[in-house]
Amino acid sequence: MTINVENVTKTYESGEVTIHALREATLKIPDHKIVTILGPSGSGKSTLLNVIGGIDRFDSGTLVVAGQQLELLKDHQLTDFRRKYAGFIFQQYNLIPTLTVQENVEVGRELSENPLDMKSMLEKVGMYDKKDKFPYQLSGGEQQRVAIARALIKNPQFLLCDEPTGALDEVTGKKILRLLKYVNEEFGTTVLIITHNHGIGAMAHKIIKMSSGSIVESFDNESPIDPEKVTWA
Ligand SMILES: Nc1ncnc2c1ncn2[C@@H]1O[C@H](COP(=O)(O)OP(=O)(O)OP(=O)(O)O)[C@@H](O)[C@H]1O
Repeated sequence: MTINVENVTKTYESGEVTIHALREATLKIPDHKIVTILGPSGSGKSTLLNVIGGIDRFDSGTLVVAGQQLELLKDHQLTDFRRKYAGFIFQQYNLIPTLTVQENVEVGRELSENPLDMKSMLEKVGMYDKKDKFPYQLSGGEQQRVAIARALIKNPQFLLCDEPTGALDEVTGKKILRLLKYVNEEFGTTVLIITHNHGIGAMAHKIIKMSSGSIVESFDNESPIDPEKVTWA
């Protein structure tokens, strides 16, 4: 089991108010799956992704990811865990504007002890021909491809994607979904996708629904469809 979340709770204190971002969230995600996380704004989706990826700490519960029990790790061990196992993709790409495509991907490569080959990674995401361009010279879809290459070049065990197609039109968004599916099949990477687009659930092996910090539904999809056939919402 790659990811085992048990009764994980996380609160934020905001002035006098306590916000329950995660309430005893419990979830098991097997290896090599594509998982979508759906739920209304504020339901705890990003918080869940951030605790799984070791970006955030949580208050109580148990979280085992890639054989590591995250609540037992010291800060530097959590940083090592994140560098070694997790790749992150965000809606807003987060590329460094003053670096070229290849240099942006190099940032990811330097984080790893066993990085994948730069040229073949750029080829796999279809960006080798544009390796010397800067982010402002690229379309949104191309920038997201670079962000995916940056996350993948360190060969992470799982890819955590927070609204990866949220800023993209349907045609470009589906190309990104196709790439995520390819990554899952080619490298065996577990791919978690937060989305507001319910149609994307149909391409996943597992669909999770969150509400008010809890996981309220979790079910397997026996016949995931091709990303091209996803109904775009
Ligand atoms: N750093 C923070 N400080 C205070 N409250 C926070 C912080 N981060 C998240 N929250 C709160 O925790 C709750 C869960 O937020 P989270 O971002 O996980 O939800 P989400 O489902 O990802 O929402 P969205 O779909 O809008 O991105 C929300 O009420 C949010 O306001």
